[in-house]
Amino acid sequence: METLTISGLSKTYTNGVQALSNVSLTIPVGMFGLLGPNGAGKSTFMRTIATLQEPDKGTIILGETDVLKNKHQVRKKLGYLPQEFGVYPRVSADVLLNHLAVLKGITNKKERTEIVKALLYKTNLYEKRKKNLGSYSGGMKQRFGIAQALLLNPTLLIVDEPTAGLDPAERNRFHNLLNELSAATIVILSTHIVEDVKELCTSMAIICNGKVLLTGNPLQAIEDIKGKIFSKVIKKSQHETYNEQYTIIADRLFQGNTVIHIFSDGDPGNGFKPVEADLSDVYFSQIFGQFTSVKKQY
Ligand SMILES: Nc1ncnc2c1ncn2[C@@H]1O[C@H](COP(=O)(O)OP(=O)(O)OP(=O)(O)O)[C@@H](O)[C@H]1O
Repeated sequence: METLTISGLSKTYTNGVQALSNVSLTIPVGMFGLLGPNGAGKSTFMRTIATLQEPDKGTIILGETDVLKNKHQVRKKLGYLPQEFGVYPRVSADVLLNHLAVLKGITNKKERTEIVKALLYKTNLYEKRKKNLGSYSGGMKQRFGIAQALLLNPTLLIVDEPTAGLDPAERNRFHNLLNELSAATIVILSTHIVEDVKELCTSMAIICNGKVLLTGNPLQAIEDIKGKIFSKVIKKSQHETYNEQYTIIADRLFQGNTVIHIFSDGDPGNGFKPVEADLSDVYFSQIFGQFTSVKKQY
């Protein structure tokens, strides 16, 4: 099975923003989660792999193929669902998928009819195939987006924040579909939902300011910070004082008070209690480690 190998990928936009800085990752078949805050460089990374924009430096190898030197060849094995996937509202799923199939070079009518039918079944849209896309729910539109991304039976599928705005049932349905596909496909999933990566992905990367901060198996990453996350309930008014003293990696309101999480190699005392670490603790300890130029005293 093919592996995607990215080495030294860098991109600076003309406005001076460095969106990718020497990114190197090895991505095997299965679900790969890409986590990072707004502006981290996730979309730039995904568009570059999808051959839609050029990096300044670096290589992308899919199996044996140099992606940047063989874009046309790679596009035949690639499916991409961008963050904003627009559909023509007055056209049915059946008609638009057929049309997109022609654009992707599936010109034999019999073959095309079969592929389109199979994909509408796979994405659970067959019953509604004659309905205009304008009448589809957000989740149905996203499943249609996946159907078009699968037209060429890709070995590499790239999906950029696909579940934003979906209700829990649709999100589940969408995840099941991705999970099924990932048995034989490299699926790169960019998301803000840390839990999704823990539940779905066998490998992941956290990126921030265009740099890879951490890569590996999500459960292993949690294991690595086991025993190092401590929690305390404080008053809202105390937040600033604690923030000066500790690196707060997460806070949330609980019945009017604030629960803070901090990262510490040893017991910090001062009423902090050890808590079971989660992937969000991994994520925020990486992100905040990045943002604070000088590590605060734990
Ligand atoms: N075409 C462009 N021209 C100039 N700057 C850009 C362009 N596209 C993105 N950027 C900048 O590059 C950085 C990375 O953007 P990118 O969209 O790749 O991040 P992201 O992680 O996908 O963010 P989000 O989660 O908000 O979608 C940001 O600072 C963004 O403003």
